[in-house]
This record gives sequence, structure tokens and C-alpha cells, in this order.
Amino acid sequence: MNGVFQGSLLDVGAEGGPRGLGAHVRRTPLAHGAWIDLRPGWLAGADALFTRLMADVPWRAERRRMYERVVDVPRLLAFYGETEPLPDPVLDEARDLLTAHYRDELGEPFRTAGLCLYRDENDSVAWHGDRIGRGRSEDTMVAIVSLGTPRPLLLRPAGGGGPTLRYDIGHGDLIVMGGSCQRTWEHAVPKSARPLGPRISVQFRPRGVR
Ligand SMILES: O=C(O)CCC(=O)C(=O)O
Ligand SMILES: [Fe+2]
Repeated sequence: MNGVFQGSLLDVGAEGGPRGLGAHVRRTPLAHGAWIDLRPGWLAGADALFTRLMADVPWRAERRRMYERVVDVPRLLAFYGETEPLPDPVLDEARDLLTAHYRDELGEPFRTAGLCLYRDENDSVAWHGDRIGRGRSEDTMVAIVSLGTPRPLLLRPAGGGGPTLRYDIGHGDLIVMGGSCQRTWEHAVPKSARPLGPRISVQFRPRGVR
């Protein structure tokens, strides 16, 4: 693992946990019924949470078949199903606040948490929508909390056409992909040519969305 994330000095000694959502969330409508909500600086105490998750989460390397070959997935993973305890109480708090904020619009709670660890600039996620489950056919939401080194989250309309949008998601920031985003848009976190420290992404999803 290359590099150490330099935490923010302002965060030292901060009470850990999510701040308010409410009026701090900024929505951007995208084409085709998709939207993005942004809440920069959502998590206080993000340095301490980053350190705990690095140490406590049983990060797994995965291999997946790509055409004829089996290749390493270029990031480490952990998945917490709806009956499994989350690895940190701050994540329970974050999930419950997201549910409280979005419940009327989403119609159901956030239930699962997927974690990715991008160890350095060579880790990435290729263009995809979260379409293994209901995201393939239904509007839904995927809420992502980012910790550690900022990385761009890129979005483009599925099937081409239209410019690629770039969101620079930093330490403690929240981004929510909503509406038809998983089926009408694709997202990616590209590799970088510059050396980068580690980033952790926590994705909260409703039941049956993967
Ligand atoms: O790293 C991120 O924030 C995005 C991860 C992602 O798209 C996924 O796990 O489906
Ligand atoms: Fe995704």
C-alpha cells in the first residue's frame, strides 16, 4: 500500500459523526430522470473513522472473470448485508440519518453497506451502473460517503451521448446518486497517473440494490 493519507488538521479532536443534512444538501438534476445530491463535509471526525476502518474492516481482495481471463479486482472490498452489524457505530449513525432524510422520497430505508478501499492511484472502478439488483429496472438511491484521499467520481449517460461529469469527492463528503441514475447513467473512479494515498468509499443501498 502506497502512501499514507494526511488527515485534516481542522478535524483533530472533532466529535465524530455525521452533521445535519437538511438544507445542506445540494441537488443537481441530470438528464433522463437521474439526479445527484452533494453534501460536502458531511462527516465530522472523518480522520478517526478513516483510521478505524483501515484497521478494523476485514478487507478482501477479489478476482473476477473478464472474458477469457481471471483478473484481480483493482480495489479491496467488504460488504455488510442488512442483518450484519456495521464495522463502526458512526456508519450506523450515518445510515440512519440518510434513511431519515430520504425516507419519504425513497420509500424504504438504506439497509446494506458496501465498502471499497482504493489503496493507491492504481486502484479504480470501471464504468458501470449498480444494476445487479433492482437498480436495473427501478429508480433507487445509492448514497456514498468518501474518506481519505479525494478521487473524482465520473458520471456519463449510459450508452454514450453527452459529456462526462466529474465530481471531486473529498474526505467526509456525501454524494447520493438518485432517480434513474443506476440504469440511465454510468459511474467510474478512474486510475490516476499521479501517486495518490488511500481512499475508502462507503456505499449505502436499499434492500435488493447492488
Ligand atoms: O468508490 C466509489 O465511490 C464508487 C464505488 C462504486 O461505484 C460501487 O462500488 O458500485
Ligand atoms: Fe457503483
